[in-house]
Amino acid sequence: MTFTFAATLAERGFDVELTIAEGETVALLGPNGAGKSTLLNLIAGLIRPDSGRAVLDDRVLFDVPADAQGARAASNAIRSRWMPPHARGVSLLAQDALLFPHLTVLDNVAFGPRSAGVHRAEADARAHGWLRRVDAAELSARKPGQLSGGQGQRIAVARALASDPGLLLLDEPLAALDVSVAPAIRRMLRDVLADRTAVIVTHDVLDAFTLADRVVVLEAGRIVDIGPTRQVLDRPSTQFAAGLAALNLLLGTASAYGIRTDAGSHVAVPVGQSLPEGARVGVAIRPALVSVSATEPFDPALNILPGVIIDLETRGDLIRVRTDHLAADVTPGVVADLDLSSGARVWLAFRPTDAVAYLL
Ligand SMILES: Nc1ncnc2c1ncn2[C@@H]1O[C@H](COP(=O)(O)OP(=O)(O)OP(=O)(O)O)[C@@H](O)[C@H]1O
Repeated sequence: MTFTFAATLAERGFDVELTIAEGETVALLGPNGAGKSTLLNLIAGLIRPDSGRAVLDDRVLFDVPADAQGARAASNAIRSRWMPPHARGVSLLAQDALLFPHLTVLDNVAFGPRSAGVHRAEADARAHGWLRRVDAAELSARKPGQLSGGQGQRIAVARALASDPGLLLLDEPLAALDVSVAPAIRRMLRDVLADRTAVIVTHDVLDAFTLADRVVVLEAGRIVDIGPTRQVLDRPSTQFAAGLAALNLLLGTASAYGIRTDAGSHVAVPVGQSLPEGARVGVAIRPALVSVSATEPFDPALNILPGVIIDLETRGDLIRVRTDHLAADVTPGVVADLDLSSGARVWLAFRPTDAVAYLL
Protein backbone atom coordinates (compact mmCIF):
# COMPACT_ATOMS: atom_id res chain seq x y z
CA MET A 1 0.00 0.00 0.00
CA THR A 2 2.67 2.52 -0.86
CA PHE A 3 1.18 5.93 -1.39
CA THR A 4 2.69 8.55 -3.67
CA PHE A 5 1.29 12.04 -3.85
CA ALA A 6 2.14 15.26 -5.64
CA ALA A 7 -0.22 18.20 -6.03
CA THR A 8 -0.34 21.92 -6.55
CA LEU A 9 -3.19 24.29 -5.80
CA ALA A 10 -2.23 27.85 -6.68
CA GLU A 11 -5.20 29.48 -4.93
CA ARG A 12 -3.87 28.21 -1.60
CA GLY A 13 -0.14 28.46 -2.42
CA PHE A 14 0.02 24.67 -2.03
CA ASP A 15 2.77 22.56 -3.61
CA VAL A 16 3.57 19.24 -1.93
CA GLU A 17 5.19 15.94 -2.90
CA LEU A 18 5.10 13.04 -0.49
CA THR A 19 5.58 9.27 -0.43
CA ILE A 20 4.35 7.06 2.39
CA ALA A 21 5.55 3.48 2.75
CA GLU A 22 3.26 0.57 3.45
CA GLY A 23 2.29 0.42 7.13
CA GLU A 24 3.87 3.78 7.87
CA THR A 25 2.15 6.46 9.95
CA VAL A 26 3.11 10.03 9.14
CA ALA A 27 2.32 12.93 11.47
CA LEU A 28 1.51 16.17 9.69
CA LEU A 29 2.53 19.22 11.69
CA GLY A 30 2.39 22.89 10.86
CA PRO A 31 1.04 26.25 11.99
CA ASN A 32 -2.54 27.36 11.28
CA GLY A 33 -3.14 27.81 7.58
CA ALA A 34 -0.09 25.74 6.60
CA GLY A 35 -2.14 23.46 4.35
CA LYS A 36 -2.62 20.37 6.52
CA SER A 37 -6.37 20.09 5.90
CA THR A 38 -5.82 20.94 2.25
CA LEU A 39 -3.47 17.96 1.95
CA LEU A 40 -5.97 15.59 3.62
CA ASN A 41 -8.83 16.90 1.50
CA LEU A 42 -6.84 16.49 -1.72
CA ILE A 43 -6.05 12.87 -0.79
CA ALA A 44 -9.65 12.16 0.20
CA GLY A 45 -10.95 13.67 -3.04
CA LEU A 46 -12.88 16.52 -1.43
CA ILE A 47 -10.98 19.12 -3.41
CA ARG A 48 -9.24 19.02 -6.78
CA PRO A 49 -5.64 20.06 -7.40
CA ASP A 50 -4.58 22.30 -10.28
CA SER A 51 -2.07 19.61 -11.14
CA GLY A 52 -0.62 16.46 -9.67
CA ARG A 53 -0.90 12.75 -9.33
CA ALA A 54 -1.68 10.42 -6.44
CA VAL A 55 -1.38 6.65 -6.50
CA LEU A 56 -2.41 4.27 -3.72
CA ASP A 57 -1.46 0.65 -4.19
CA ASP A 58 -1.38 0.89 -8.01
CA ARG A 59 -4.70 2.71 -8.13
CA VAL A 60 -4.57 6.22 -9.53
CA LEU A 61 -6.59 8.50 -7.23
CA PHE A 62 -6.04 11.46 -9.51
CA ASP A 63 -3.79 12.41 -12.36
CA VAL A 64 -4.09 16.01 -13.43
CA PRO A 65 -1.40 17.14 -15.89
CA ALA A 66 -0.09 20.64 -15.29
CA ASP A 67 -1.53 21.96 -18.51
CA ALA A 68 -4.69 19.84 -18.50
CA GLN A 69 -7.10 22.75 -18.37
CA GLY A 70 -5.52 24.70 -21.18
CA ALA A 71 -5.00 21.58 -23.25
CA ARG A 72 -8.56 20.44 -22.75
CA ALA A 73 -9.78 23.76 -24.03
CA ALA A 74 -7.40 23.59 -26.97
CA SER A 75 -7.40 20.00 -28.13
CA ASN A 76 -8.87 17.68 -25.51
CA ALA A 77 -5.68 15.67 -26.00
CA ILE A 78 -4.59 15.53 -22.36
CA ARG A 79 -7.13 14.08 -20.02
CA SER A 80 -7.28 14.27 -16.26
CA ARG A 81 -8.11 11.18 -14.26
CA TRP A 82 -10.20 11.57 -11.16
CA MET A 83 -11.43 8.85 -8.84
CA PRO A 84 -14.45 9.84 -6.73
CA PRO A 85 -13.93 9.97 -2.94
CA HIS A 86 -15.95 6.84 -2.10
CA ALA A 87 -13.95 4.68 -4.54
CA ARG A 88 -10.49 5.67 -3.27
CA GLY A 89 -10.07 3.24 -0.38
CA VAL A 90 -9.27 6.25 1.81
CA SER A 91 -11.04 6.98 5.11
CA LEU A 92 -11.00 10.49 6.52
CA LEU A 93 -11.65 10.80 10.23
CA ALA A 94 -12.60 14.38 11.06
CA GLN A 95 -11.90 16.17 14.33
CA ASP A 96 -15.46 15.72 15.56
CA ALA A 97 -16.90 12.24 15.24
CA LEU A 98 -19.58 12.75 12.59
CA LEU A 99 -21.70 9.68 13.19
CA PHE A 100 -25.13 9.14 11.67
CA PRO A 101 -27.40 10.22 14.55
CA HIS A 102 -30.35 7.98 13.64
CA LEU A 103 -28.31 4.75 13.41
CA THR A 104 -27.09 2.64 16.31
CA VAL A 105 -23.38 2.44 16.99
CA LEU A 106 -23.29 -1.03 15.39
CA ASP A 107 -25.06 0.19 12.25
CA ASN A 108 -22.75 3.21 12.05
CA VAL A 109 -19.71 0.92 12.04
CA ALA A 110 -21.34 -1.61 9.67
CA PHE A 111 -22.32 1.17 7.27
CA GLY A 112 -19.09 1.13 5.26
CA PRO A 113 -18.97 -2.62 4.57
CA ARG A 114 -22.73 -2.67 3.85
CA SER A 115 -22.37 0.16 1.32
CA ALA A 116 -19.61 -1.87 -0.31
CA GLY A 117 -22.07 -4.73 -0.81
CA VAL A 118 -21.12 -6.93 2.15
CA HIS A 119 -24.07 -8.97 3.52
CA ARG A 120 -25.67 -7.77 6.70
CA ALA A 121 -24.51 -10.68 8.92
CA GLU A 122 -20.93 -10.38 7.71
CA ALA A 123 -20.96 -6.55 7.99
CA ASP A 124 -22.32 -6.80 11.55
CA ALA A 125 -19.67 -9.38 12.46
CA ARG A 126 -16.95 -7.06 11.17
CA ALA A 127 -18.49 -4.14 13.04
CA HIS A 128 -18.54 -6.13 16.29
CA GLY A 129 -14.91 -7.03 15.71
CA TRP A 130 -13.89 -3.39 15.29
CA LEU A 131 -15.94 -2.30 18.28
CA ARG A 132 -14.04 -4.84 20.40
CA ARG A 133 -10.77 -3.58 18.95
CA VAL A 134 -11.50 0.00 20.05
CA ASP A 135 -12.76 -1.22 23.42
CA ALA A 136 -16.37 -0.17 22.83
CA ALA A 137 -18.20 -3.49 22.41
CA GLU A 138 -20.72 -2.62 25.12
CA LEU A 139 -21.85 0.49 23.23
CA SER A 140 -23.13 -1.29 20.11
CA ALA A 141 -26.86 -0.72 20.74
CA ARG A 142 -26.56 2.96 21.65
CA LYS A 143 -27.33 5.93 19.44
CA PRO A 144 -24.60 8.58 18.92
CA GLY A 145 -26.55 11.06 21.07
CA GLN A 146 -25.98 8.74 24.04
CA LEU A 147 -22.17 8.76 23.75
CA SER A 148 -19.51 10.89 25.43
CA GLY A 149 -16.94 12.67 23.25
CA GLY A 150 -14.33 9.97 23.84
CA GLN A 151 -16.79 7.15 23.16
CA GLY A 152 -17.93 8.88 19.97
CA GLN A 153 -14.33 9.14 18.80
CA ARG A 154 -13.75 5.42 19.44
CA ILE A 155 -16.82 4.61 17.33
CA ALA A 156 -15.63 6.98 14.58
CA VAL A 157 -12.28 5.17 14.49
CA ALA A 158 -14.04 1.79 14.32
CA ARG A 159 -16.23 3.08 11.50
CA ALA A 160 -13.28 4.47 9.57
CA LEU A 161 -11.45 1.14 9.83
CA ALA A 162 -14.44 -1.12 9.13
CA SER A 163 -14.29 -0.29 5.44
CA ASP A 164 -10.67 -1.51 5.48
CA PRO A 165 -9.13 1.61 3.94
CA GLY A 166 -5.75 1.37 2.27
CA LEU A 167 -4.99 4.78 3.73
CA LEU A 168 -6.42 6.28 6.90
CA LEU A 169 -6.47 10.06 7.34
CA LEU A 170 -6.98 11.48 10.82
CA ASP A 171 -7.55 15.21 11.32
CA GLU A 172 -6.60 16.05 14.91
CA PRO A 173 -8.46 13.05 16.36
CA LEU A 174 -7.70 14.04 19.96
CA ALA A 175 -8.20 17.80 19.70
CA ALA A 176 -11.89 17.88 20.64
CA LEU A 177 -11.46 15.50 23.58
CA ASP A 178 -11.19 16.22 27.26
CA VAL A 179 -7.59 15.84 28.49
CA SER A 180 -8.74 13.09 30.85
CA VAL A 181 -9.88 10.78 28.02
CA ALA A 182 -7.17 11.64 25.47
CA PRO A 183 -4.55 9.20 26.88
CA ALA A 184 -6.88 6.20 26.51
CA ILE A 185 -7.80 7.19 22.94
CA ARG A 186 -4.11 7.76 22.14
CA ARG A 187 -3.35 4.22 23.36
CA MET A 188 -6.16 2.83 21.23
CA LEU A 189 -4.90 4.74 18.17
CA ARG A 190 -1.37 3.50 18.80
CA ASP A 191 -2.73 -0.04 18.70
CA VAL A 192 -4.81 0.34 15.53
CA LEU A 193 -2.24 2.46 13.67
CA ALA A 194 0.66 0.09 14.37
CA ASP A 195 0.60 -1.65 10.98
CA ARG A 196 -1.49 0.82 9.03
CA THR A 197 -0.70 3.35 6.36
CA ALA A 198 -1.96 6.59 7.85
CA VAL A 199 -1.59 10.35 7.97
CA ILE A 200 -2.43 12.09 11.22
CA VAL A 201 -2.72 15.86 11.55
CA THR A 202 -1.80 16.97 15.03
CA HIS A 203 -0.63 19.97 17.03
CA ASP A 204 0.57 17.73 19.82
CA VAL A 205 4.16 16.61 19.87
CA LEU A 206 3.19 13.66 22.07
CA ASP A 207 1.01 12.34 19.23
CA ALA A 208 3.93 12.64 16.85
CA PHE A 209 6.17 10.68 19.20
CA THR A 210 3.68 8.00 20.19
CA LEU A 211 1.77 7.48 16.94
CA ALA A 212 4.02 8.36 14.02
CA ASP A 213 7.09 6.85 12.36
CA ARG A 214 7.86 10.04 10.50
CA VAL A 215 6.83 13.67 10.68
CA VAL A 216 6.21 16.12 7.89
CA VAL A 217 6.28 19.82 8.78
CA LEU A 218 4.24 22.03 6.45
CA GLU A 219 4.55 25.79 6.30
CA ALA A 220 2.75 28.04 3.81
CA GLY A 221 1.75 25.08 1.64
CA ARG A 222 5.26 23.55 1.38
CA ILE A 223 7.13 20.81 3.20
CA VAL A 224 9.87 22.50 5.23
CA ASP A 225 11.02 19.51 7.25
CA ILE A 226 10.56 15.78 6.93
CA GLY A 227 12.12 12.79 8.63
CA PRO A 228 11.92 10.31 11.50
CA THR A 229 10.01 11.88 14.40
CA ARG A 230 12.92 11.94 16.84
CA GLN A 231 15.31 13.41 14.30
CA VAL A 232 13.01 16.26 13.22
CA LEU A 233 12.13 17.18 16.80
CA ASP A 234 15.59 16.68 18.34
CA ARG A 235 17.35 18.51 15.52
CA PRO A 236 14.74 20.90 14.20
CA SER A 237 15.44 22.98 11.13
CA THR A 238 12.47 25.34 11.49
CA GLN A 239 11.33 27.55 14.36
CA PHE A 240 7.96 25.81 14.19
CA ALA A 241 9.44 22.34 14.79
CA ALA A 242 11.73 23.77 17.48
CA GLY A 243 8.69 25.30 19.21
CA LEU A 244 6.91 21.94 19.19
CA ALA A 245 9.93 20.28 20.69
CA ALA A 246 10.24 23.13 23.24
CA LEU A 247 13.78 23.88 22.08
CA ASN A 248 15.56 27.10 21.27
CA LEU A 249 16.82 27.08 17.70
CA LEU A 250 19.53 29.35 16.36
CA LEU A 251 20.11 29.18 12.62
CA GLY A 252 23.39 30.21 11.10
CA THR A 253 26.57 29.34 9.27
CA ALA A 254 29.57 27.40 10.55
CA SER A 255 32.69 29.54 10.94
CA ALA A 256 36.25 28.70 11.97
CA TYR A 257 35.34 29.52 15.60
CA GLY A 258 31.80 28.18 15.95
CA ILE A 259 28.54 29.43 14.47
CA ARG A 260 27.70 32.85 13.10
CA THR A 261 23.94 33.15 13.63
CA ASP A 262 21.66 34.79 11.08
CA ALA A 263 21.06 37.52 13.68
CA GLY A 264 24.80 38.28 13.62
CA SER A 265 25.90 36.75 16.94
CA HIS A 266 28.80 34.39 17.45
CA VAL A 267 28.03 31.12 19.24
CA ALA A 268 30.63 28.64 20.46
CA VAL A 269 29.65 24.99 20.15
CA PRO A 270 31.05 21.96 22.00
CA VAL A 271 34.79 21.50 21.68
CA GLY A 272 35.66 18.85 19.14
CA GLN A 273 32.48 19.36 17.16
CA SER A 274 33.71 20.21 13.70
CA LEU A 275 31.29 21.49 11.12
CA PRO A 276 32.47 22.38 7.62
CA GLU A 277 33.08 26.12 7.43
CA GLY A 278 30.33 27.89 5.51
CA ALA A 279 27.77 25.10 6.02
CA ARG A 280 24.22 25.91 7.15
CA VAL A 281 23.73 24.72 10.70
CA GLY A 282 21.16 24.67 13.46
CA VAL A 283 21.99 25.00 17.14
CA ALA A 284 19.42 23.62 19.60
CA ILE A 285 19.44 24.59 23.29
CA ARG A 286 16.93 23.57 25.95
CA PRO A 287 15.34 26.59 27.68
CA ALA A 288 16.10 25.00 31.06
CA LEU A 289 19.82 25.33 30.26
CA VAL A 290 19.64 29.06 29.50
CA SER A 291 20.15 31.58 32.31
CA VAL A 292 18.92 35.17 32.43
CA SER A 293 20.74 38.26 33.75
CA ALA A 294 19.66 41.87 33.90
CA THR A 295 23.21 43.10 33.20
CA GLU A 296 25.72 41.70 30.74
CA PRO A 297 27.65 38.94 32.50
CA PHE A 298 31.37 38.62 31.95
CA ASP A 299 32.25 34.98 31.50
CA PRO A 300 34.30 33.96 28.47
CA ALA A 301 33.24 30.35 29.02
CA LEU A 302 29.59 31.16 28.19
CA ASN A 303 27.66 32.07 25.08
CA ILE A 304 25.95 35.36 25.91
CA LEU A 305 23.23 36.87 23.72
CA PRO A 306 21.06 39.94 24.27
CA GLY A 307 17.27 39.72 24.18
CA VAL A 308 14.11 41.73 24.78
CA ILE A 309 11.43 39.93 26.80
CA ILE A 310 8.28 39.26 24.80
CA ASP A 311 6.31 37.46 27.51
CA LEU A 312 6.49 35.40 30.66
CA GLU A 313 4.58 32.16 30.88
CA THR A 314 4.08 29.82 33.83
CA ARG A 315 5.17 26.25 33.08
CA GLY A 316 4.77 24.00 36.08
CA ASP A 317 7.20 25.18 38.76
CA LEU A 318 9.12 27.39 36.34
CA ILE A 319 8.55 30.55 34.35
CA ARG A 320 9.39 30.56 30.67
CA VAL A 321 10.99 33.87 29.77
CA ARG A 322 10.46 34.30 26.05
CA THR A 323 12.62 36.87 24.31
CA ASP A 324 12.99 37.94 20.69
CA HIS A 325 15.81 35.39 20.36
CA LEU A 326 16.02 32.73 23.04
CA ALA A 327 13.68 31.42 25.71
CA ALA A 328 14.82 30.51 29.20
CA ASP A 329 13.10 28.58 31.98
CA VAL A 330 13.82 30.17 35.36
CA THR A 331 12.35 29.96 38.85
CA PRO A 332 9.76 32.51 40.02
CA GLY A 333 12.43 33.73 42.46
CA VAL A 334 14.69 34.78 39.56
CA VAL A 335 11.78 36.62 37.90
CA ALA A 336 11.13 38.51 41.15
CA ASP A 337 14.81 39.21 41.92
CA LEU A 338 15.52 40.55 38.44
CA ASP A 339 12.12 42.26 38.21
CA LEU A 340 11.57 40.70 34.76
CA SER A 341 8.66 41.91 32.64
CA SER A 342 7.69 42.26 28.98
CA GLY A 343 9.83 44.77 27.11
CA ALA A 344 12.78 44.48 29.51
CA ARG A 345 16.23 44.08 28.01
CA VAL A 346 18.12 41.06 29.36
CA TRP A 347 21.16 38.86 28.71
CA LEU A 348 20.78 35.16 28.05
CA ALA A 349 23.64 32.77 28.63
CA PHE A 350 24.33 29.09 28.01
CA ARG A 351 27.38 26.86 28.03
CA PRO A 352 28.73 25.65 24.69
CA THR A 353 28.46 22.07 25.97
CA ASP A 354 24.71 22.54 26.48
CA ALA A 355 24.19 23.39 22.80
CA VAL A 356 23.71 20.78 20.10
CA ALA A 357 24.93 21.92 16.69
CA TYR A 358 24.08 20.03 13.52
CA LEU A 359 24.15 20.40 9.75
CA LEU A 360 20.90 21.39 8.07
N1 LIG B 1 -12.18 26.74 1.18
C1 LIG B 1 -11.09 27.46 0.99
N2 LIG B 1 -10.99 28.29 -0.06
C2 LIG B 1 -9.88 29.02 -0.29
N3 LIG B 1 -8.79 28.98 0.48
C3 LIG B 1 -8.82 28.19 1.54
C4 LIG B 1 -9.96 27.37 1.86
N4 LIG B 1 -9.68 26.66 2.95
C5 LIG B 1 -8.44 27.01 3.33
N5 LIG B 1 -7.92 27.91 2.48
C6 LIG B 1 -6.58 28.53 2.55
O1 LIG B 1 -5.63 27.52 2.25
C7 LIG B 1 -4.49 27.63 3.10
C8 LIG B 1 -4.29 26.33 3.85
O2 LIG B 1 -5.38 26.11 4.73
P1 LIG B 1 -5.62 24.76 5.52
O3 LIG B 1 -6.98 24.82 6.12
O4 LIG B 1 -5.27 23.62 4.65
O5 LIG B 1 -4.51 24.89 6.68
P2 LIG B 1 -4.29 24.00 7.98
O6 LIG B 1 -2.85 23.73 8.05
O7 LIG B 1 -5.21 22.84 7.96
O8 LIG B 1 -4.69 25.01 9.13
P3 LIG B 1 -5.36 24.77 10.58
O9 LIG B 1 -4.26 24.25 11.46
O10 LIG B 1 -5.78 26.15 10.96
O11 LIG B 1 -6.50 23.82 10.41
C9 LIG B 1 -4.74 28.83 4.00
O12 LIG B 1 -4.10 29.94 3.43
C10 LIG B 1 -6.25 29.00 3.95
O13 LIG B 1 -6.59 30.35 4.15
